[in-house]
Amino acid sequence: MFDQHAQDERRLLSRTAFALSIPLLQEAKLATEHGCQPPPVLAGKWPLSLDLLLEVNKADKARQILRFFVSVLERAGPTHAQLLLGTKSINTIDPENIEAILSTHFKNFTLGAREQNFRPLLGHGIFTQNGAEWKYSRDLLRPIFNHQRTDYFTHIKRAVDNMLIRVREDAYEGVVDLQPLFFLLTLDVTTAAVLGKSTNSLQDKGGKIGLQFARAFDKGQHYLAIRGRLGDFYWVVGGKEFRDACSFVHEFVDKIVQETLDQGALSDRNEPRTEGYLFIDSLIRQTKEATVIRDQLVNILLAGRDTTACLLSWTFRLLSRHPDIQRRLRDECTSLPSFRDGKVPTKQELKGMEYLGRVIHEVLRLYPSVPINMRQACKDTVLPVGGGPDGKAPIFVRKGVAVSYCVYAMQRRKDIYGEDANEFRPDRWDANEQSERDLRNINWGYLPFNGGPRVCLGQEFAILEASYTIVRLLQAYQTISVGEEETQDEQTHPRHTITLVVASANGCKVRLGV
Ligand code: HEM
Repeated sequence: MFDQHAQDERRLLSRTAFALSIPLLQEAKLATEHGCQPPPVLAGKWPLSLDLLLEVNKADKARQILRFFVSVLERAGPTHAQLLLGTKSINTIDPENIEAILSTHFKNFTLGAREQNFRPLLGHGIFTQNGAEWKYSRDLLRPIFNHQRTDYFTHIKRAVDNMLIRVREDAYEGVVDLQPLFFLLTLDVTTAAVLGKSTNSLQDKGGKIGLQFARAFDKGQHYLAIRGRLGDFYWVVGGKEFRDACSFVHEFVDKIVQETLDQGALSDRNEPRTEGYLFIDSLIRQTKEATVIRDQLVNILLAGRDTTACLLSWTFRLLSRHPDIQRRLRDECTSLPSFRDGKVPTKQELKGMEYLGRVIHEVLRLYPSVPINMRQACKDTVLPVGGGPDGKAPIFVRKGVAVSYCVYAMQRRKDIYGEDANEFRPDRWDANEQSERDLRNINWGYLPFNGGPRVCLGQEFAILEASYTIVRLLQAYQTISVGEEETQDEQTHPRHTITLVVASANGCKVRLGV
């Protein structure tokens, strides 16, 4: 399949198609001033490049969509223009361009079609807003992440205890799929920190309401991802299943909001209700409009749940396939003073675990939870590289053009990370390692948490949650090995599903040894 792609793309990639990028007169001035040259163009053979869209869907069905994107970028160039459904967009994995989009030219870009596309599920929240509205939401959310105000470590510890019980209960002949449990874990932690009331889905084997919520949330996001690939034509995909999923998510959150509002009528809402700062309390102090409160909550639930669950799942997938790395990490976990005293790790201990830090860094390099992202130019602008025959000249981006950046592909570039870029090697992040590649100044070439003004707000929260979970699991089990048979191809190219995040399509089945 991929050889065929290669041949097709070579045919399609024609530098004569530069003509399609000839700037209009007023653009020409800006373009000339900056010495812009057009990037290579990728276009399909069929009208509107519908064949390209079919290829994407075929790769998605084979659960290899990221592999497909990497192959396209390798052949079409790290920055290229793409013609699809009569619309031109830019794809880039050049760190200089990504820095310009997210930071130096931040004001020249918006979220584009994503705003409308995401609205049926996410309403008006941080992931669908720009400008002053976005800034308002970001300021509103920031206090959640101030760990002096929010005691989220307590929520994490409680949920991980519940998860360890579920791991024991769910293991069948020593094998358990950790991935679904990680999704329940992060849902329970985020709901506890944000709503003040955990879904307790890890304990809810019978009731299943947490599970139903998780399924509806997944379904909704799956639709958003498919719609996202269609750019301005996102509205073509929808229907009852999508509407039902969005309604379920909204009703679930509405119920919690209503209960909180009702409790507020009985008590003084100026005082936080339970332990620490609660986002829902702070929201209710600012507005009593249930839809506004719900939208903000759904956005933060989306941010907090799937990203960290995927990080955990890829971590254990990789650790189970790299016993040496696992052994070294377990040694670090079991040498903690708290472990020797029969206690759980402290925040300070987790922060001091150097090898754990390197492992997490490396997992997020190979499997950044948000593997592909997009912005749209709201002004004519110039990106620093990608133009001309050698790809070194600046390129002109006309107002309205969408620019997508694939962090997954960038973080596997051999010219940045070396020939072993596809290998799991945490020591590449060891500052003392003698290596021809010094990754200390990697800057925009490593970007799992995004960068610039819209950098992830939950980075510290996520790392703490992931670190604690990893350490507790490695302390609990002597070995965690591969729990299923797999082909060589599956080992090097694990099947994956993409919603807004990338998860393993086969889950994370491991064999636990005590
Ligand atoms: C491994 C875990 C995580 C990764 C890899 C990650 C990654 C990202 C990325 C790439 C973005 C940028 C999205 C965009 O602008 O299009 C983002 C934004 C954001 N993340 Fe995270 N995230 C993680 C965990 C979390 C957690 C646990 C929370 C909260 C509980 C969180 C809260 C946010 C928020 C609020 C934003 C929006 C920032 C803005 O637009 O101003 N993230 N994250």
